[in-house]
Amino acid sequence: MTVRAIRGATQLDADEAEHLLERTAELMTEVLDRNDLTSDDVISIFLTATPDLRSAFPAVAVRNLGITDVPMMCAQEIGVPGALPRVVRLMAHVETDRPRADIRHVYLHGTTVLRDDLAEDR
Ligand SMILES: O=C(O)C(=O)C[C@]1(C(=O)O)C=C[C@@H](O)C=C1
Repeated sequence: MTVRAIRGATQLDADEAEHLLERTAELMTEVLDRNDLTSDDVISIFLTATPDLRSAFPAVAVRNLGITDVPMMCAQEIGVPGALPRVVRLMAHVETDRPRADIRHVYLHGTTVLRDDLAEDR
């Protein structure tokens, strides 16, 4: 097994706690499913929210999925002028046998523009 990093991002329609938790849960689920992972394969998860998102901690959404024994950290993304608003980003470190080229990064709900070289969703 090798440790690999997987990136993901999603955008919200509005800053509401329920919506933030729903979009973050969707993102985490897609990251696991597309990479054939279970929560046992996850080492740690780093989550950020843009400065316009203050309604909830995205880590709560991950714990609500039953991923409770994984260290997480939430932080605020840099408020670069003109950057895409209302974005939750995720970086998970996982154990996997997949080569780096086969790791599937997940950019949902209008965030493919952030890394169109990595993103599959169009
Ligand atoms: O991948 C993203 O979500 C981006 O917005 C791109 C990028 C980058 O330049 O690599 C920029 C800012 C984020 O902190 C993470 C990565």
